[in-house]
Amino acid sequence: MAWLTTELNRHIYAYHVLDAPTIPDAEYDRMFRELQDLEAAHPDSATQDSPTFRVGATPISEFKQVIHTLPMLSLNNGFSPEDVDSFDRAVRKGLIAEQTEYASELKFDGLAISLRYEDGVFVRAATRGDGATGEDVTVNIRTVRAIPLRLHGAIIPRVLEVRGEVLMYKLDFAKLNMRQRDAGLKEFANPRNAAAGSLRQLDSRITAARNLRFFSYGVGALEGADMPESHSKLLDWLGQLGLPVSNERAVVTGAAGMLAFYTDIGNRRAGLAYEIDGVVYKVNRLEHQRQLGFVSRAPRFALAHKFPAEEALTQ
Ligand SMILES: Cc1ccc2cc(C(N)=O)cc(O)c2n1
Repeated sequence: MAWLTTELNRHIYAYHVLDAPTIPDAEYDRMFRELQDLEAAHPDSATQDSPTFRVGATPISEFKQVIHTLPMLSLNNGFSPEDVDSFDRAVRKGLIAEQTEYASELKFDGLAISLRYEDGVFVRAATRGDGATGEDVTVNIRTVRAIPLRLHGAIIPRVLEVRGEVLMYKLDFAKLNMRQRDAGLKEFANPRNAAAGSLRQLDSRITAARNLRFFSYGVGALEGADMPESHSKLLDWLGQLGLPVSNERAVVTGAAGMLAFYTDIGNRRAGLAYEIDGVVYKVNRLEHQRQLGFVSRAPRFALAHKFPAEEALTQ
């Protein structure tokens, strides 16, 4: 049974995280049903990372509160090249450095979530909330196929909290609104609201039908493994553990490098499968991040460079 669970999780990972299916759907469905039958016959030998556990049987009655081990940070916003320039100058002043490297990545327009893994097993998910306290959405997050129920790789940390964004792809959003319209239900205003609404469902079978996605962008608590030396290496490591990490990221130098990244992403924004509302720059070396620290809840070492709000898309 355990081997069948591992085998199925491998196919789920290939399909949902690598976008590279390894077996035909019919074969996958047959294996899934076989595992369900085996678990029904031997319930005590089912394992916690079984893909059959992704959709909860009974709806929950309310969402419990979760106090984040480490607060979930917000970001300072920038809107112009001058804002990026002054960000770079403030960083170089704080580090007494000539030039510094920035990890640049997309700013997904979804909602921030913290995933907790203990000995590699997914145990809890919470919304950002006010940064200090969020809502327990474990049952609903378990239905997001791209989120592994068990991490894989050589070094599995004792505790790992992954921060990332839950989102709905533009195509899934359009299909959902068509279903809403056909059912005479209210349509969602944008993919972000649709993702948030899908996570607030008390019945996880509804969440499971919404095809939510997830991209990691950082970590909170980490025990039993060393933190990599830079943000870019941290994201590489999360990818090796089996967590979804976007490839649309780069390490650039100085304000010029950040602005070139912003312009490149801006040119390709309409063609992305999901909505973004900007890009995020982070001083890459974690030692430098520690030196710069935070002001209130926003780090001095990061900046969100926003795009102008997209004109209402013509129907
Ligand atoms: C520290 C921090 C806080 C919020 C974030 C949010 C996003 C995002 N919305 O994609 C990406 C990041 O790298 C973030 N980083």
